[in-house]
Amino acid sequence: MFSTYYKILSLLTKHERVLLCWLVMSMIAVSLIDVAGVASIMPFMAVVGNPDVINTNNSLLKLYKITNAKTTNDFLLILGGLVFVVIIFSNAVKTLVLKYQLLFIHFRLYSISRRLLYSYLMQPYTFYMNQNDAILCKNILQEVSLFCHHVLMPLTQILSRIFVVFFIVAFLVFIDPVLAVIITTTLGGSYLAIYFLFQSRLAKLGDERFAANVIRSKVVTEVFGAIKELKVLNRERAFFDVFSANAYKIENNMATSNLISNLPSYIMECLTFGGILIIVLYFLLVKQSLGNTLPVIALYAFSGYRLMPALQGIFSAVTLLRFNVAVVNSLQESLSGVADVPNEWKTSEVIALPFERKIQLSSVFFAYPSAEFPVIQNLSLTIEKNQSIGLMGPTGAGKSTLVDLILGLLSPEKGSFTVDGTPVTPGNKLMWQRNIGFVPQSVFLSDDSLAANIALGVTREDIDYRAVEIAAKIANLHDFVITELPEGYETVIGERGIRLSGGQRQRIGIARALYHDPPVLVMDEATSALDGITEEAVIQAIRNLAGRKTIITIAHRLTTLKDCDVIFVIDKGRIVESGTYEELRGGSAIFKAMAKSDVQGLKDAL
Ligand SMILES: Nc1ncnc2c1ncn2[C@@H]1O[C@H](COP(=O)(O)OP(=O)(O)OP(=O)(O)O)[C@@H](O)[C@H]1O
Repeated sequence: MFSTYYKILSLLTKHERVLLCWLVMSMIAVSLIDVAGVASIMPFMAVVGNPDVINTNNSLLKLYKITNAKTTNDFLLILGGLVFVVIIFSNAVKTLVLKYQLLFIHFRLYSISRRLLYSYLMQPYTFYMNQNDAILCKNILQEVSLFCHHVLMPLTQILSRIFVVFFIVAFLVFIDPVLAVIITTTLGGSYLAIYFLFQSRLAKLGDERFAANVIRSKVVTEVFGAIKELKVLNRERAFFDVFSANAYKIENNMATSNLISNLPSYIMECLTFGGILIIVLYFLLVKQSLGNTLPVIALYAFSGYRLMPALQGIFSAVTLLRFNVAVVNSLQESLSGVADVPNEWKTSEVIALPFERKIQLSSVFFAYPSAEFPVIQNLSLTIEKNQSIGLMGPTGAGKSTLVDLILGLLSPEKGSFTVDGTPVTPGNKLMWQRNIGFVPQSVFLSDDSLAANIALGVTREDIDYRAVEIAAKIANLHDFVITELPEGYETVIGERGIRLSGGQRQRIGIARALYHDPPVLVMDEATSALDGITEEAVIQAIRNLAGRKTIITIAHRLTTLKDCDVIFVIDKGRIVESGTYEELRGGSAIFKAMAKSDVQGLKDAL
């Protein structure tokens, strides 16, 4: 259990731990001021009830003299005013501390979710291969919120209430040590017993909730991602049922944990007041008189009345924490090693790695973390600057993996990857990537303007509209923008905007890759979704870049590679052949086999 508390604190930065300390101290101060506020009304009521008490009570007499009151009524007025000031002060402090508490919790939500997103963004590319996007989103959006409201908030309550309990117990010890021991052990022991009775059940309920939430988040994301297929296949129901079962489990477990955390308050109330009744009845009926025991009973009732809410608060908070241990563990795993988001996180300042001569891969091996055998095996490849190369080969041959290695997204396990003789390492890969424009098989569109999509990741005010237009012209997109989009480059596309065809999406992808005018252009099946005429127009545009940029193209349609200076044929992670289109057409068996299956490509080629 203590390891959980340690983990919670380790999720906070040093500065945040100091803030937490202040918060707990101010919460303790509030409890004390609260008691003072309530207590301050007692002397006032005493004077109202019996004005003679001024003469018999030393403190009141002193106060009477200090205030210079002429009559009892004057004194009452002053006393009432003082009480009112104390109550205003006590409530003002309470409001301030509440504000501080809310700010602390909500800003932790802000800072931890920010740190978590940062930690995910800083992961190497291989991290995302084994992750489900829905779970990462859920962690950032839901689990951090749970952590702040159902872990951090209860922790502050535990810490502050422990002090309240301590003060009440100390007061009881001062008044009557024996009674203090009896009350503390009875109430504290009962809460501890209930806690130990339920703690493993709570942890189990919490783990189940966490697991069910993972499935629920996945289902929601998947159902909308595959909505077209689901509609055609009429399979919505299966997803709906999985969602329902898990949503039910989440709410059921949360309700049960809530019940467990509130249950003792009723049991303890019965115990405490049942105890008082028994004592009163015992003295009244058996001993025939309450006699001297009345003040003790009153004290017992008063202590129970003050102590019980504090203990109940601690109990509820501890159970909430126990229920959310899985959240703490998951966050700790994701955030371990992430101190804080650096203040100076400027990607634009990365200077491009010099690239004047060649890109070289020598005897490279690469295996995916989950795979037994290497996907790339002893592969060597040299690409001269401004050369245009094509990669082809059967499906699963390792072409995309090879491109990911060239992109610096994956690192070779063995062998070397150099640019002008400089090894590309995790330390300088950002510098290398500054040289690259990449067009993937499937282009992501952000729900934003076309210009913002072409200049993806550039803030609106920094978008270079001239560069946007030049890139769009090369990608054969400009005419479409001018003639068909109502607001030209400002037209919103994507989810809530204009829906584009597959070919139009690909052309946006190409324009995006060219926006920064990079010396290297990498295209992974970038034109595969385009019709023959549009593809030819885009290839023509790319052809115009030939000799001015280094172009690496993966294509299944062989005509796409017709203009490449060299085509490398990849099979089972190795380069099995290379040459120009014409050379391979004459001698390569794989090339011929692929050309046969590519009827259209073959027709175009002949
Ligand atoms: N994240 C991954 N984890 C494990 N194995 C992977 C992963 N990605 C790809 N592979 C495997 O690596 C091999 C090469 O895949 P790759 O995508 O590089 O081939 P490809 O030649 O680009 O195929 P295609 O032409 O179908 O796109 C395949 O057997 C594939 O199953």
